[in-house]
Amino acid sequence: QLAYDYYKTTCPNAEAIVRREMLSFAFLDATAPAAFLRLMFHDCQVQGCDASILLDPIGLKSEIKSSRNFGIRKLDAIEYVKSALEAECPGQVSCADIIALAARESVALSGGPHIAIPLGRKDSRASNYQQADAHLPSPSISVDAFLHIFMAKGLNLEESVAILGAHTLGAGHCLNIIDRLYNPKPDDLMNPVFEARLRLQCPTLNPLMNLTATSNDITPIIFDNQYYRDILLGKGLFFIDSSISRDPRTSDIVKQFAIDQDYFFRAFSSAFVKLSSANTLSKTKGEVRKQCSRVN
Ligand code: HEM
Ligand SMILES: [Ca+2]
Ligand SMILES: [Ca+2]
Repeated sequence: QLAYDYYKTTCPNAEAIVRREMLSFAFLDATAPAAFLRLMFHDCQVQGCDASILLDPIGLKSEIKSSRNFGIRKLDAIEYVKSALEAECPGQVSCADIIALAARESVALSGGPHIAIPLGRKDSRASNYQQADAHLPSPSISVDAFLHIFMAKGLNLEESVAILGAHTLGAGHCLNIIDRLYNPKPDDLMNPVFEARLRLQCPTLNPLMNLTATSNDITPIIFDNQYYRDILLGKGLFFIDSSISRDPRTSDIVKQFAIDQDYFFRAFSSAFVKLSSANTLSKTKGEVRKQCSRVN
């Protein structure tokens, strides 16, 4: 039911408007594209790509309150794009499509591939933090469980390794790293210089003492294949990043992506289309919200 020309008659400028707004957000804050890319994953991973992450019902515990959504940013920016689209074509463009388009533009304007995505997602009428707790992965997830998540959405092995290449952008907080540093799994070997630097930044196991963020790869505002070279050198920020560089099922793909950026971009593009189209709501089950934080 999604279509590449979904807004052709109802809102022909929709994609151009999202592109324009994303460009200005990126100019104001170079870390914004990372936030939009992660937002798409965290929306699609819980109830499907339905903007459930944006709902903030008064008095109820919504998805965004889940601890797994720690560090999610720029929700106000999506609301701003929504108001621009409501002014252009009222009641047409769903918040779920805005999230997907914002992520797509973020990749392109950071130097990554230009990805054509089908549109027509509908917005959910509910969100629930327990769903987020249950479905958003922990940074210490096993390679098995990681592959299971993405293969269940129709990604193949190559595409699953490629989608984690989203960690070429952005940063992570100590909260998500301290376990690796102070309660390491026996097979979690890091580059010693990198590990020493992380310990300086995240000095104790107490998460309240560690508010710093560290970049995911050494080029955190550029969408490139540096992430794969970093993880091969033992400089992956999270346990799962390091794990895919060692697991026999994924390590050869990591090595290929590390030397061939075009190959990474192609696999990432098809992975992105699949992830951002997973479990979308049909016309009768969802709606097009007027305001992204509220049901109509
Ligand atoms: C098993 C899969 C994944 C795990 C365990 C994981 C985990 C994490 C964690 C723990 C953070 C840091 C949050 C913080 O401390 O602020 C993070 C950041 C990020 N993740 Fe993932 N992630 C996964 C997959 C993905 C996917 C599929 C995407 C996008 C397609 C993605 C995009 C990002 C981005 C862009 C950031 C940086 C956000 C920012 O700088 O604001 N991740 N991820
Ligand atoms: Ca969702
Ligand atoms: Ca990068």
